Amino acid sequence: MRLPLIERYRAHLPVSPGTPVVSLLEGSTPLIPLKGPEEARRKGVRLYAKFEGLNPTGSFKDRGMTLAVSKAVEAGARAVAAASTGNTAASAAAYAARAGIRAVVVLPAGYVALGKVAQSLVHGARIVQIEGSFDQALSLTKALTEAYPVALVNSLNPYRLEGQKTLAFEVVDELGDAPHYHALPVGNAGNITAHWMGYKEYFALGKARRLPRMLGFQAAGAAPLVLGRPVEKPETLATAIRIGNPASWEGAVRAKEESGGLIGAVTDGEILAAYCYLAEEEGVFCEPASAAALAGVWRLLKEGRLEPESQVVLTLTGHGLKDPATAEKAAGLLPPVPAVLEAVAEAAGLL
Ligand SMILES: Cc1ncc(COP(=O)(O)O)c(/C=C/C(=O)C(=O)O)c1O
Repeated sequence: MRLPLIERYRAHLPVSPGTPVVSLLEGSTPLIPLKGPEEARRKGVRLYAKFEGLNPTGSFKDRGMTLAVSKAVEAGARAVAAASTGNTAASAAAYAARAGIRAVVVLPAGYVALGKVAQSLVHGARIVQIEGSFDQALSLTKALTEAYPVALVNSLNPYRLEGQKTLAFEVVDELGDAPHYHALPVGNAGNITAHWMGYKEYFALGKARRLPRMLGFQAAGAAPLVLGRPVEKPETLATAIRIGNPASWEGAVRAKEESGGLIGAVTDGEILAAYCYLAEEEGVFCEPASAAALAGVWRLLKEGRLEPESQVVLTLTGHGLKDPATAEKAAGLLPPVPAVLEAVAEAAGLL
């Protein structure tokens, strides 16, 4: 029987018996062993995809949102608000609907994948599109929640990180220890901060015998943590991580430094190559930003920078259906053919 995430990890979360549990049965996502590209197989490096696209709203955000919305309801909130590149909005909209409260989401107009907008719309969120960036949307939403009785549910809300740390618990519970490396995409940097929190907590409890090296990857055109300064105009086709000034900057640096890991930049070309590899060779359809995790690991493998025979977990943060436009551009749809066998056989590549 599938448990709500809060019930599965109640002992490790800031909840009491009086906390309402707003849940869509999130978490407990599959850890899929990958065949891995040749560069991994040759070195005995074992890759696993923690596929967060199989959460209720199709991204890892549900882990944080179940806790943030449950705690907001416990505090008497009647509305929640979030700035978002799309997935936080989709998740806030769904969990607010679940809780019977309102959601306001603030989006950078023109830079949110279609599937994510559809989710926020259909769940009845009040969508505010601004003529500006995600970073501007976040500062406006912070101001909104300070001026009006609306709870902020971005990853500045500590309950979001508390919920998202459970991914690390699930990896250790399933593998029996932490992996040698854990790779994930980095945008606002809440997730890498939360992963590291989770691994450190489990290690302190003796549930893991080692800590992983954290490998965070940003898109080359949106890599403030790599440059060491905010990026005024972040640009990448991976719109989920098109963020110039991460709210959890310190958390990301701490995760990198304490774990002996790194935060690197991958190009849009490398992201697309990893995105297509995962779908075509592994059968895993994740959204472009998620593929940055494999793009970065693939680069490290080519450079000989990962230990042979090591275990690497990749957090694939969102489902590919979120962004059908990129799928169509990447794969290319053939034009229609006449409804006759000859034409169909030719188009099917059978002639
Ligand atoms: C698919 C996907 N992959 C990676 C990230 C980066 O995680 P963070 O480094 O914790 O920000 C996001 C983030 C999205 C938002 O920030 C939002 O939805 O507002 C994402 O949707």
